[in-house]
Amino acid sequence: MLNKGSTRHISISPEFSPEKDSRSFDWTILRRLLGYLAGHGRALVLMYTLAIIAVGCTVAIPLLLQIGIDRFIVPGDLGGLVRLLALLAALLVLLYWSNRYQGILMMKIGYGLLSSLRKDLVTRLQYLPFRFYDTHQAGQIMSRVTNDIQVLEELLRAGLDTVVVDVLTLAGLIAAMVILDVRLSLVLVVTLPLFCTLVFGLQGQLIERGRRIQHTLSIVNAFLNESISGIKVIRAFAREEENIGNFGRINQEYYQEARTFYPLNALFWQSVVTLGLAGTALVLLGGGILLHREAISLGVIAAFLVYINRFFQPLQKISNMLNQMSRAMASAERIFALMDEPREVSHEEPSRDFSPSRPMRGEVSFHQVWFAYGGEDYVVQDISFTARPGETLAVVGATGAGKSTIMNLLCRFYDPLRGEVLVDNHDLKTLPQQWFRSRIALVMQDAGIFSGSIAENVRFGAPRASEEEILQVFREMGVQEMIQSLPEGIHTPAGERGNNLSIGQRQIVAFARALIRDPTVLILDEAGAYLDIKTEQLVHGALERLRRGRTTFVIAHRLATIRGADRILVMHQGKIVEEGTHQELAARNGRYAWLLRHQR
Ligand SMILES: Nc1ncnc2c1ncn2[C@@H]1O[C@H](COP(=O)(O)OP(=O)(O)OP(=O)(O)O)[C@@H](O)[C@H]1O
Repeated sequence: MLNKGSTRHISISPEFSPEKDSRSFDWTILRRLLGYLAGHGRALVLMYTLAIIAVGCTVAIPLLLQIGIDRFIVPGDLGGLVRLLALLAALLVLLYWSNRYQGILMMKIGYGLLSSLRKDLVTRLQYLPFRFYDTHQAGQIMSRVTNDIQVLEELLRAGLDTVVVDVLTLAGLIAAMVILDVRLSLVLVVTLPLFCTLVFGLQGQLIERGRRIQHTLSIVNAFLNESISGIKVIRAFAREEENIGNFGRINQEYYQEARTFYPLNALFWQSVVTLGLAGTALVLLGGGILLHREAISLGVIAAFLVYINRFFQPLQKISNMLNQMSRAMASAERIFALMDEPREVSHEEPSRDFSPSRPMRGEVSFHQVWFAYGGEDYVVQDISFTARPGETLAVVGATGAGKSTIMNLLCRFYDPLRGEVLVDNHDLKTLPQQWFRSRIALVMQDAGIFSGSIAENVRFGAPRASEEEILQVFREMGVQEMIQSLPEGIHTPAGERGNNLSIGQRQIVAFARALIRDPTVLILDEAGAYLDIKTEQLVHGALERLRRGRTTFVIAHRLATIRGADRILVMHQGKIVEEGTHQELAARNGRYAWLLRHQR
């Protein structure tokens, strides 16, 4: 990006733009999340078939226990007991395998879902307009791709299957208990409403607090991100202590949110466990009384004890999942909010006489262009000029005059608020972005180097370029010796953001990347600012040759570097105040002459 947003890194403060407020539990979010399961149909059917087998086993095993006690143990039929135990063992094996494969399938489906979600999110990030990045912090955006997806992963661990399998298990257990003994089943009449009150009473609070935790965590991340990328400035200005203090405040906020969440969570869990134990005690009490009156068998009581014990397991899992669900809802909502951010508008209907297969001539015109980054605070006003194919146009002016903004509009990083930018007489808005951007190349002051080797960075401009072609570009620039003298030549790793290279070397790589693209329009925004005089002369000599046949825009503060331009546009406070060749402007005693005088 051509703007000077990087200065934001030094102003680290705990003041972060608030994220959009979340809504409570939302079926549309859940439905959208479930939409990601499409394509896993067969695996889902298999998973739920296995789940039904497991539920069948879970419900049948206590029944075998009841039969074993009442029919074989009490009457002393050992042979019958052995046959029953064989059946029990078979059911246990079936239960084990069905649970195991169901779990494997669940993880396969779940991680497939997360992977698609992450991919969609990153895809969307590639196409969001620059205005989005102007108003959102990188750390908070990263938080969506990492933390929020991780919360969804936790939900999967809590059990994607729970919704169906545990609900089925509960239904099976209730049916079995009622069939076995309606009177003992009344224990459920006491415990179930208590349980439901608990779930619905605390859940709302858990949802709200879970959401706040996620939000504060994203703030922690945003802060960390700025602290790491701005570490040099922090050290240079000895702001470590203040930075630590600021982080302390944010961290404390996160801690406070977490502190209120987890006791509530623990209270919820403890209550669930206590209710389970109370249920067991009630079965013992009721069963004991009935047994005393000889109105129930020992086997039925034993089976009931197993059922009531099992009964609270799926209930616990469901409640756990509801807890996870509260945080996951907030995360899914934030993920989808990002996905729903409008894409950078690709293009309006191209005009009829436009054919995508035709080459670009390279004529660029601005016609009464006005632009503001926000509101009506116009940073360029009524800009009009034309660069003819092959012409080199320099844009000069004081800091903040609007030079880079012109380049932003030219690359269509932003659209003008009034007026139009024309390329080969077509409004830029109507040109397919791929067609247009594949024919331009840009070199900025911040070279924009990615981790990977030098060669890989150069190939960013022409993915199919051979090693020889890359070397040839460096040769044409006259810097092949410098590149070859690096530890691994063009295969030297550039490091994250090009940290392994000097700033000048990064710019050389950025030049090579632009030139190998063989662009029709070349944009150099303060591109040689960090080169030493000798290297700058070498690179500029090469550019002089390479500029031929391309429309070139040059922004440079050092006016000596743009003397060879065909025409110079002089900007002042967002307007073009002069236009002409170096000689014409120098003789005019206007703004350019003033700038010249003040650079000497
Ligand atoms: N992304 C942005 N969001 C909001 N305002 C911006 C943004 N980028 C630039 N500006 C503002 O627009 C105005 C023009 O900035 P621009 O970067 O075009 O100036 P410039 O002439 O290129 O300056 P320099 O010589 O310092 O690079 C400045 O006042 C600047 O603060």
